[in-house]
Amino acid sequence: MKKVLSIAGSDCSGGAGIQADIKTITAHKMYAMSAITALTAQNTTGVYGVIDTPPEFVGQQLDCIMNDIFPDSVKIGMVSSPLIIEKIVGKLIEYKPRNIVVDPVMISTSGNRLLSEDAMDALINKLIPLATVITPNLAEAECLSEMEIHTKEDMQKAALKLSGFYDGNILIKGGHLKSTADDLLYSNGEFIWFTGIKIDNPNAHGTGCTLSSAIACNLANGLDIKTSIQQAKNYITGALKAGLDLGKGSGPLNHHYR
Ligand SMILES: Nc1ncnc2c1ncn2[C@@H]1O[C@H](COP(=O)(O)OP(=O)(O)OP(=O)(O)O)[C@@H](O)[C@H]1O
Ligand SMILES: Cc1ncc(CO)c(N)n1
Repeated sequence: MKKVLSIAGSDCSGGAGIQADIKTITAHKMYAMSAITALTAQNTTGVYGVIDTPPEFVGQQLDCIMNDIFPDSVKIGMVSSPLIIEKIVGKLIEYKPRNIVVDPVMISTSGNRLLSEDAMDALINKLIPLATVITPNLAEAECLSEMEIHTKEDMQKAALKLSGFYDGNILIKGGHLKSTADDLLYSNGEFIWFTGIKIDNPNAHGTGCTLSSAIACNLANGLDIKTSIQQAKNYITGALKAGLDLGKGSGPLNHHYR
């Protein structure tokens, strides 16, 4: 059984964060573990409260996991403060897990900030350099590349800018493009598009978390980066198409559609 670790925040409503990751990993028939970086009080309508885990305790969770059941891949989501990021970075350098997927979570689907402004530096200069692949959405890619992104050409320009400070695999997600849901991978100087029809479903809470943990599962299985992303894209498309409709706002996906 492959083992996948999610380092992320808890979403009590079960659609995003740690809960989405555990559902995704379980749907891939793998063993899920979690190091919780923050508790959020949120639901399909918004984020109403956040309590960060003390950085020392994030470290303690990682020691317990790494010294006992060593993960085949790691997905990192919400990491809200510089001290939490530094603690995670220290542990990743100490234990050297392979296959690190960094989803640079900054703002929730409902528009709430999940990363403090002063954590940006640590994210860019300390955590991202350790990643096998980073998976920003359009807003996060805009923030990281310091340019506006409206079109697929803009996505390519932004990927090139990001490659100026990060030489791993860059996946810019196009879920928020107007008419398509095409994701762009920039890998070893090559652009690869993962095209998708935009599914008419207002319930898209946790798509980013789900995609990044599906990629982590596929990497754990030994698949290459392109195949890992393509299979994750197929999974998220199915989970959206399944058309679950829960809650009063942007509802969660059906992780169990397969
Ligand atoms: N309406 C849609 N139809 C098809 N695919 C979609 C749709 N919305 C998102 N996706 C896909 O879901 C994945 C996540 O992309 P998205 O851009 O929504 O990430 P995100 O904004 O980080 O997610 P989150 O809403 O969890 O923060 C991508 O593969 C994207 O193409
Ligand atoms: C805990 C958590 N992580 C990530 C996201 C992004 O969707 C969210 N809404 N909540």
